[in-house]
Amino acid sequence: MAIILKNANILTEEGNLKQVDMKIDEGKIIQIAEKIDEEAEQFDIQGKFVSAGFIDLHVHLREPGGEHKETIATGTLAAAKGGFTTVAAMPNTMPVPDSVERMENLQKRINETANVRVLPYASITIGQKGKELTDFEGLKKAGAFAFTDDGVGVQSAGMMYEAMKLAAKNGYSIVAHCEDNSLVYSGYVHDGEFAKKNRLKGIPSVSESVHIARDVLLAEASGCHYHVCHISTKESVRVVRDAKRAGINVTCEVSPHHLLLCDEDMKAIDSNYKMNPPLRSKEDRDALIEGLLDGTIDFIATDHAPHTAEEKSKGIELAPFGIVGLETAFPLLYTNFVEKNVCSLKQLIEWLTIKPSKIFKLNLGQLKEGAIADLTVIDLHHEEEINPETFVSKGKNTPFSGWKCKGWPVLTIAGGQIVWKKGEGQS
Ligand SMILES: NC(=O)N[C@@H](CC(=O)O)C(=O)O
Ligand SMILES: [Zn+2]
Ligand SMILES: [Zn+2]
Repeated sequence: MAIILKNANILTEEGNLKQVDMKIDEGKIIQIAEKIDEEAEQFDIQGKFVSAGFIDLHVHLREPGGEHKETIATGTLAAAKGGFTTVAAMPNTMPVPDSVERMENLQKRINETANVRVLPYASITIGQKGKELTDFEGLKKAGAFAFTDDGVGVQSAGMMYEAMKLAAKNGYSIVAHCEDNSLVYSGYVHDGEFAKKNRLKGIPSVSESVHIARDVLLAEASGCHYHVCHISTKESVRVVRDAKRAGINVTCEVSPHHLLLCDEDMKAIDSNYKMNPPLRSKEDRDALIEGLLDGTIDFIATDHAPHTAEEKSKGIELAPFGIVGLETAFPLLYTNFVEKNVCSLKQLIEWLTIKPSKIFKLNLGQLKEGAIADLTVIDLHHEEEINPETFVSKGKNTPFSGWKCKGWPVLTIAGGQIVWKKGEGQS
């Protein structure tokens, strides 16, 4: 049955807002016009903003094996609540999707329980141990979206080169968590002023940038598409910028927390500020913003990494790395970037929709007639504090508790189905 969204404000090419009606049927956007008056279920959304559904190519859904932290069902409900209609799931699960059988099993779970589209990553190496490549072709046929060992860096340059050559041959993407373990020194916060002041063990910036520098050269030599996860340092931004100038097929993402926080913003030595890579210096954060604005950084991904309260209460040194992000990404970025004129609404929407879609050839992320009806309705005016108690994710681990934000999604439609509506279900 068709749905008509009445009085939706959508972005024009020029980045202005214009009011339209939209007709959705059989999972597609059938019509966008000034007025549509037909017999159908109508939702008057009263001038609220409508965007193509957001795409997050970096989330941890934890299933299988980590269901106490998150499941495919809860993680994708959190996605829907945050306005995301497509998420790519990282393979650092137990077991790792490193064989055709495991990938098929994961696909089955996704088909049975996901609330939004889930694109599963397969691992680059067996068990993410960095020793032996997985069956790329078999995994791709079984539905792997791309290949990554996120959670750990591929330590050996030789192993990464083999992975890239295989990926290049078949047109696959290599997505990399960049971290040289020999440069981490058991750190758990950024190796900078904050670490020094508080006598905490620091993770040097070079642990990330050295891997990126290595990998862009390997990407050049192999000719594969190489994508950098959660870029966090100014040196990393410079390396990617230079590599792009040299014509290397490299792209990268940044997470909201690295754009909005730096190490000195840590109000306390609190493990809700602990993630990998860590919150770096203010100069690093500024370089990330500059890199995003000049196109060095291609898009935004949350790195939604839920952990239990119990795990996170172990103190900064022992607690696991990671924070949740799906339910707060848009309100945080809208309030702190768009409202403060750091970027335009159109730019922010592009970083969350069309940019990731184009790079990974998803054919999603655009509001147009004939497109799959993935969309999110957002209240740009209502202000509310971030309250982890209201999260539908099992993970409540966020450093943004208490931040006042506008830009809350109120209705999310994925493939023409309503997957989230404010006030229905939990919170
Ligand atoms: N980002 C994190 O701090 N943690 C991630 C792992 C990762 O993204 O590398 C996790 O799986 O918890
Ligand atoms: Zn990672
Ligand atoms: Zn991650």
